[in-house]
Amino acid sequence: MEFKNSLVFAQQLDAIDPLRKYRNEFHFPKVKGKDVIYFTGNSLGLQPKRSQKFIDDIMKDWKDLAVEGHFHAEKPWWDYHERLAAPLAKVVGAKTPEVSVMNTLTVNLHMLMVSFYRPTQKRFKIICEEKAFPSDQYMLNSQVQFHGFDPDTAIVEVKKRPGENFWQTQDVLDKINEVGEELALVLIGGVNYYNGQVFNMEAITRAAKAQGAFVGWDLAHAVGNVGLNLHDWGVDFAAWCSYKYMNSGPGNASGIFVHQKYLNNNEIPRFEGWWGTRKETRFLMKPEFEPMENADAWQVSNPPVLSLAPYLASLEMFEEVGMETLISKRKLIVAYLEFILQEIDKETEGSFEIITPKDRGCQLSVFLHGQGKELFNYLMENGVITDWREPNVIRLAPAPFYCSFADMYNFGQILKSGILAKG
Ligand SMILES: Cc1ncc(COP(=O)(O)O)c(C=O)c1O
Ligand SMILES: Nc1c(O)cccc1C(=O)C[C@H](N)C(=O)O
Repeated sequence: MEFKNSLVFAQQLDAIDPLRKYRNEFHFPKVKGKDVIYFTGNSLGLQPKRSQKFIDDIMKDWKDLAVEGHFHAEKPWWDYHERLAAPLAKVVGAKTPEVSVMNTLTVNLHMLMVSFYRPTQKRFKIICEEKAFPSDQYMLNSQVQFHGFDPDTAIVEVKKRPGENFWQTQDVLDKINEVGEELALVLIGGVNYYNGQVFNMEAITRAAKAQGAFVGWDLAHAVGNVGLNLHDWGVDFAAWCSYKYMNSGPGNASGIFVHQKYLNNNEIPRFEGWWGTRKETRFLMKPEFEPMENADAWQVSNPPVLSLAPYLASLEMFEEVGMETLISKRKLIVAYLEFILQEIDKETEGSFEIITPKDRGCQLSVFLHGQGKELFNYLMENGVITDWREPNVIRLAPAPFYCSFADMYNFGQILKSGILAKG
């Protein structure tokens, strides 16, 4: 499609957008009385209006039923989490038993490391991307140290090439083959938080499996954003948060994926708790642990239903719409944003550079030349919510559920006036 730099053209794209009615399903913050242009769905998705009712239902059941709500609420709390597995499995390309929801992301990565990082003197190395999200780095370092290894030798980072802003798939594959029999685990963010790059999860998984290693993916920035096919790719495990593109609310619960081959498998160790034991016998309060036959075996505590409620509300919307429609719009709106940025860059004589490669999801990261935090502040004051990452990057993620093409055009106008005003 040939894009045009005009509001009328953007409005025409909105008029034929199959997701246009969903914009009104979300609460937008306001600046100067107007809905903001929201680019930070990659950090915290907007609140779906329908999530309130899901929370209110639980508050009401708690008020009216108290402890009886565990088994007699309309949506009983004791197995509330099970309602999330089937819709989530579609989002991540899994079989329903492979998915569960519990805890939070970094906690779940630690829990899954218990199962999938079991280093020996010979096979103890972990491959990750350089400058992974800091929480992932802390998690990996502390796991390696916990097992008595030195992070400097056990953690092997794949670097970007000098002068490049992204990782080459070939470099990841070469590193996997180079580490070879010492490789215990590959754990990478499927979509990088900083530059928005989508890793070739299928090829990397295949290469790591060929070396006899486990493969896990941190899907914080991937879930609800890009197409995933975790089961067919043969991924061993994955975890994600739900507060970004999944719009479930701040700090909310995390999802996990454990490949079918590890379900009902006594060789895989876990840290266990009572919500992982079979529900049929759980309340007999027996000392023996009998694992659930699905990924719920990794559940530890009874689920925080007040957190799961808005996640379930959001998943209802993913069910209605489907990933295919979201991905089609995402590709178009990100391409339009890129076009708008390129136009402004020409008009302002090279004020910035997009550092996100073509293998991308919803996010474009823009490196500002000579402009700094003042431009970011100008955007915020004028109703454009982006985020700032050191040293000089703003990240723009037009979430397809609620961002419009007119937003992209209007953002371009504000950006241009900001650059010229600070010029
Ligand atoms: C790639 C990645 N990993 C881990 C985290 C940390 O998640 P949490 O604070 O939910 O554990 C985030 C987001 O904050 C992230 O983007
Ligand atoms: N969860 C966050 C928070 O409570 C405060 C600030 C930022 C966050 C984030 O989620 C950051 C996000 N993972 C990122 O990619 O930057």
